[in-house]
Amino acid sequence: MVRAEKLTKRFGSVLALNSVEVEIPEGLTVIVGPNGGGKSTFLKIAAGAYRPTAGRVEVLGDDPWKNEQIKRRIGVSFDPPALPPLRTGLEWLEYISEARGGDGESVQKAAEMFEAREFIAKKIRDYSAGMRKRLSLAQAFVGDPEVVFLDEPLANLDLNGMRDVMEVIKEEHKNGLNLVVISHIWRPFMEIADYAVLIAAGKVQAAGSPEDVYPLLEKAFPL
Ligand SMILES: Nc1ncnc2c1ncn2[C@@H]1O[C@H](COP(=O)(O)OP(=O)(O)OP(=O)(O)O)[C@@H](O)[C@H]1O
Repeated sequence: MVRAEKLTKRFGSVLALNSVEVEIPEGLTVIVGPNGGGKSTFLKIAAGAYRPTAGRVEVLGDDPWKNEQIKRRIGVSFDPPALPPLRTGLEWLEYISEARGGDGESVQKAAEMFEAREFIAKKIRDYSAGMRKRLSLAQAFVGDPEVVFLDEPLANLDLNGMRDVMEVIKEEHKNGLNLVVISHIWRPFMEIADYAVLIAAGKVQAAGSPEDVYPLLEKAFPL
């Protein structure tokens, strides 16, 4: 579903990804690893938002940077959320939906999934951090994408919010949606994931079934 070959990304002198090789299957994948290891950079390249310095990534069979049709089939929520402050949440979701060929119904459905309907009429600059996270999550699901990338979907949410977002992710996974999730809160995702990837120092350090990767994480992140 996502395949990276010798995927490399430099930011000036920083080598964020160093010849990454990985093949992520269909289903739910959790990506974990220490701060600054390259997880978000990997996700941004896979979502077609960043261009690789070298190597390539394929999502659903083609390069998302070069193929707009592929990019339209990908939903993404960045962390921190990348949202236009002077627009309302509704305007933003409608804009994303239009780009993906979705309709008004899909906007309302996505807003409802993350309990964003009560505030989407307000300008984004007036949102709390949790509201921004909910809108950013709704953005990823608008317009029926075939694969959804979520960077830290539980960040800035209260305990009820975290539980609700976990329920949505479980439900969408059960319905057959492909999801790739980055999370420092990795334990609950390891219980439901089909595949796990550990990225550190710009490399994939381990990839495989959650059972195989779990012991490595227990050692690296004992909390
Ligand atoms: N736009 C950018 N410009 C310059 N350097 C960047 C940029 N984005 C990321 N980096 C650098 O690339 C490296 C990898 O960062 P990245 O955000 O991918 O890590 P991460 O694993 O997602 O970390 P975290 O868990 O802290 O979110 C870091 O050294 C970071 O400073």
